Amino acid sequence: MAKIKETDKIVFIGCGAMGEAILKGILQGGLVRKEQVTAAVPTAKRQAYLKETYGIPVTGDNREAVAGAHLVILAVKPQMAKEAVTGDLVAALPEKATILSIMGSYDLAMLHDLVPGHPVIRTMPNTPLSVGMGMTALTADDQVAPEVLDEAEAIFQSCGETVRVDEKAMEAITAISGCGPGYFFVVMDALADAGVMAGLPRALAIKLAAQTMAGSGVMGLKTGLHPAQLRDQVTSPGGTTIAGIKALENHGVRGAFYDAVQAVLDRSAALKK
Ligand SMILES: NC(=O)c1ccc[n+]([C@@H]2O[C@H](COP(=O)([O-])OP(=O)(O)OC[C@H]3O[C@@H](n4cnc5c(N)ncnc54)[C@H](O)[C@@H]3O)[C@@H](O)[C@H]2O)c1
Ligand code: PRO
Repeated sequence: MAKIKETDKIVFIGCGAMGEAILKGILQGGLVRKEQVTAAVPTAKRQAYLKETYGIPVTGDNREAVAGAHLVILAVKPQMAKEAVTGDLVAALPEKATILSIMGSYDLAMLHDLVPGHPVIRTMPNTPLSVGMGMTALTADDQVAPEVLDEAEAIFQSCGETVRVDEKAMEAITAISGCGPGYFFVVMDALADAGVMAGLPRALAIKLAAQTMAGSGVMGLKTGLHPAQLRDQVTSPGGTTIAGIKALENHGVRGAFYDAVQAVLDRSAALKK
């Protein structure tokens, strides 16, 4: 894993759910010292929380935050980007600062328009970052120095897995791993509800569903087997699992995922207009 120099300063513009998960990962992973990180958030309550919890410098002034920055992480909602990254902020950026965005549906060309003249990295992380099990895709323009891209990847490796991709894959990646936790929590909730219907206490039903999802995911990763082979291992001929799978297929579970991914692609395209 690449190291981040002790003299390098990392700045978060916005530090909500995702920003905090990344912040926690890099501090707990020992990638940076807390003095090297600054977060800029607008509300006094959030500023106090971040300062107390992580001991990092925090400010409500985005321009002040970026002074001396090596890497600026844009972790605001895409709809807030223009409000957070004003012309004044761009003018205050150190000449060599690299911009790293985690904003969904915000491509490299849009980032260049937002922060002209700076190298930009676009990423798509996901919420399991907050428990060290994230999946993050990264893409960068050719102005980004290779060692800075290595550092950016190390940031996300501190809280999960990473993959470097061509930008054209980013919307599909958003639809699979970016939004995927949302789909899986719907599935987890539905399976737990079905358990309650079958007479299980709610807490037990949720635990069974969650651990089964986590275990199945780890099995897929560790064995490297195709999901259909893993499904076959659970599915005794004439047994119970195949009866359950038939019911799911009758309800079009596969088609539902195709539609979900297409809906995200459509929504991403609409948000860019
Ligand atoms: N939540 C996800 O599943 C997920 C996954 C991948 C990428 N993303 C992207 O991550 C980004 C952040 O999402 P989140 O879920 O952490 O949102 P969030 O609302 O939890 O955090 C946004 C943060 O930005 C701050 N903020 C708002 N206006 C600001 C301004 N003008 N200047 C500075 N800070 C400002 C807010 O106070 C908050 O701390 C979004 O762009 C989203 O597309 C989210
Ligand atoms: N969550 C963000 C959204 O819903 C981006 C990917 C995952 O817009």
